[in-house]
Amino acid sequence: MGFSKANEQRKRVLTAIGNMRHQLGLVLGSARAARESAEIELARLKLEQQIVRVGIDKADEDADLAEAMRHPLMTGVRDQLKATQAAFHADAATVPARLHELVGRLAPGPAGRAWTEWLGRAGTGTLTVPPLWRIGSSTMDSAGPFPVAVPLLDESHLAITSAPRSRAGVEALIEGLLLRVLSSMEPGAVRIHLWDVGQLTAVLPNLYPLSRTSAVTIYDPTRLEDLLDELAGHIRRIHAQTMQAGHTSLRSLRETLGQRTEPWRIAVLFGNGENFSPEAMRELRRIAGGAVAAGISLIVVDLPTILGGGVENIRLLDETHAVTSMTGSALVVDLDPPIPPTEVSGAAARLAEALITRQGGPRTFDDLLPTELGQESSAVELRAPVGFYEGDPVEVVIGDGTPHALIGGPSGSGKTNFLYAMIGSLAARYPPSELALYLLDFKEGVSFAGLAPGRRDKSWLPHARLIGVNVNTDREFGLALLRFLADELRRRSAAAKEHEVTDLAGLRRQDPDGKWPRIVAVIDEFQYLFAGRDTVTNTATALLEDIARRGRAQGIHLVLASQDIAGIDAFWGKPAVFEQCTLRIAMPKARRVLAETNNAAFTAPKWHAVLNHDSGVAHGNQLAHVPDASSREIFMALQQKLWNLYADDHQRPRLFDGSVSPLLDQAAEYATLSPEGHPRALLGQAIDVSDAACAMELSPAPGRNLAVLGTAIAEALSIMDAAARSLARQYHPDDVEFLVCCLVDRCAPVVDQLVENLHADGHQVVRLTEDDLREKMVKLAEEPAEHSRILLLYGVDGALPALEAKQPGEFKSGLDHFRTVLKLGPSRKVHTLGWWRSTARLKDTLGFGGTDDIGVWAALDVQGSELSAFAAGQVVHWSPRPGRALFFDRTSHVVPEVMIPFDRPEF
Ligand SMILES: Nc1ncnc2c1ncn2[C@@H]1O[C@H](COP(=O)(O)OP(=O)(O)OP(=O)(O)O)[C@@H](O)[C@H]1O
Repeated sequence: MGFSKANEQRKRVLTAIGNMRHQLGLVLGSARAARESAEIELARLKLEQQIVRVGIDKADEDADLAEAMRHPLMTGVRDQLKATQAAFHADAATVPARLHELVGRLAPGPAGRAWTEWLGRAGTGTLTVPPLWRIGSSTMDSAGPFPVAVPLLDESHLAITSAPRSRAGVEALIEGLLLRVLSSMEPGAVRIHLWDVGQLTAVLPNLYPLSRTSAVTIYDPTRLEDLLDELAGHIRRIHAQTMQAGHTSLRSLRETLGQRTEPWRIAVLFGNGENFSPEAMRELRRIAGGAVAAGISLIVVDLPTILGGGVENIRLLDETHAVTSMTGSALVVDLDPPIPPTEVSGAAARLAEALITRQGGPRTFDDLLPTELGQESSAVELRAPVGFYEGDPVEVVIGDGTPHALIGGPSGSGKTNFLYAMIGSLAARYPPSELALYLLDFKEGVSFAGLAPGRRDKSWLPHARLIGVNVNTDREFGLALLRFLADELRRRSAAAKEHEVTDLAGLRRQDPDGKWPRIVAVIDEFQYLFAGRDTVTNTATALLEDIARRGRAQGIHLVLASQDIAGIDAFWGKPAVFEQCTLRIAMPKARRVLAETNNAAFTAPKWHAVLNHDSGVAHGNQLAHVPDASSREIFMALQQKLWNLYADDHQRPRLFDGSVSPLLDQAAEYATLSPEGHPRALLGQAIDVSDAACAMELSPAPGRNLAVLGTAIAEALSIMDAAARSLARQYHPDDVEFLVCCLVDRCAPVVDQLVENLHADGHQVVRLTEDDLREKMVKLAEEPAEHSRILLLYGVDGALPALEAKQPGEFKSGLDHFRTVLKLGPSRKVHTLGWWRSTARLKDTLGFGGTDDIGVWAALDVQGSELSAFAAGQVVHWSPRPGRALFFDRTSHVVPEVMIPFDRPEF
């Protein structure tokens, strides 16, 4: 049923109910109508009232009245009243028929018909509930009996007051109503909560078979607050959810979505004629006020206080008779006869079975997926089921209210599996143009690697833009991701400003052709980002705070996962990040992810997760069983489908694997090098979101020389080799001369190989020995610059003793000439790329002239403290590690960056 149609029908119901009340009131002798027609004359009016009070036909018997009626001014009063009464009666005669029609229509099937017609069958209703539910019948004067029905779900609460010895009648009335509801709506659509202040054993014992299922929950009589807390929690959560989607009630959200996101709930509270404690009463009134809009109806028995939020009253006169607010106080309602207890419990057992069958066994990953892939828009938010609770899907929402998520759980509790379930469910709903994923795992292992093209399976997840694995030692990669996100944030803010909007939804409206997917960055074991007291930690903190605070509006979302939040000291100094993670997901036994007093994670069973969209406060808890999503075949089946659907239009994700050094030949930039512009020597792979190389430009400016520093041979050779080979690609053979000198015997074969390669490419290569060096330096310092010359000096510190020695009679030593080459060479197209095995030897080489002539360096196993002299005196943080170098180019860096020397498989 469409929204407007439902609305219209509701209006009709209310009008009909109003009419019914009005007519009944008049017919039964209320003076209201009479008063209206007799306003002119107070006396006439008063007389009318008196007549009405006594009864028109009995007025004569009252001497005073008879006297008054004979008064000349009062002539016609009684006749007029009689005429009005006749008209009302004529009209009233049609009321029963109209009510039959009304109730037949608005309380269809089990909602209104006799139990013999439906008892024991599970309902089929899904999205809309009948507006009225029959409780009995009544009669008016001469007119025949008519059905009496009350509104309940989505409409109203019920307050029932018992009469002495009418408890059985009350129970039968409620049982009847509940069975009508359960038999109208499909299994699982309605949850019933039962509480009885005095009943220590069973409340509504005939419904007992249902209490083994989620349909009926019975609460401890001494623990009213448990029920009230739970109801308040549901209301808050549902309220937030509906408001978020721009609705004021669960009903309208349901009708717009065409989907039930929450069950209806009925809470039955049996009191004893006294109020509960003042706190409980306050809470109950609050609940009553917000419950109906959250699909929750209260049925309270024998509670003196009047609740708000729309209540119908039923007051029992004895076990089988009642008066109701629907029919007015003067009409007695004959309650429908109780359904025999054995029939009730039999039906309850059958309904329980139907529910269990429907909830079925555990749901699978496939049950999380929509029937059609990629149909959703992320303009407003991201929403996807990640698990099931008693057969119903439980969703994760990433959007305005919950822009970022924090996931915690000890090792093996299923965090990675949860991430797969979430990624899969999202990717199945949103096309890559709506959702871009950046996935980073600091753990050792390959958790996300399967989402990138692999050797066994060439498919990849088209939504993934970046997959980082084995980055546990490369915290800089985490930093690079955060920088990228912060840049994207700025780009989006600027675009939003330009279009005069404030958020992603607005930007997408104003710029429908722009590419503005929501970005979800998943960082598993994110605490590695904060693993040291260093600049990485400080920078990561600042960036994370910025993204956490401003990402919401620009559709950039963080999903931070960690084994143990308690262990992340650094996190507690960052309340901004923590507070912005309003979506909390706690795996079983997770600590600190939820609010301090919220212990739901401790009791969560295996393969479950507690989802909480309220910053971990208990009322937001939603338990979900998460299906296996991480077994390879399971996720791959989805990935294959998505790949077939989207791969043609989307680039493969960049895979950064910290355990694998890339090859120069496979570096994107190497392939595109050509002899144009200033040559750039590629030195290694940048630790960056994009596939970029660290490079130095050989411009004719002072300082354009490279020093590789340290004793790590493999890395040093790699950097020298990459520099030479990449430069070779950028010169025509006649334009350059390579001058190669190797002073480390162990390296000779590698250098030979390089020389051979350069030759093979047609380049001029001159091999120099230690003895040649001095003479060559003299020439280089003096000769005119006809073509470029690249000096490749391996272990150049080894040549220092020889260079330092002055030839007899000569004014300058070889070292002096070398210094001149370093100083003046670059402007004369002579660039030195040298490997020094210690910083001290490099300083000796440069002498007192300062370090300016080495504008670029790559440090290997050298302590940071030794490097500050080469980085304009700044404090350099560097803990040397195998396979990594610290790269600094004075012209382009503020601080040095970590670089991955290319792999050279032959070593
Ligand atoms: N819902 C589930 N159903 C079935 N198996 C699961 C489920 N969740 C996890 N598993 C299995 O349990 C194992 C551990 O799960 P997972 O790797 O997700 O845990 P984790 O919390 O990420 O642990 P760690 O932090 O050590 O990686 C895996 O073999 C996974 O396949």
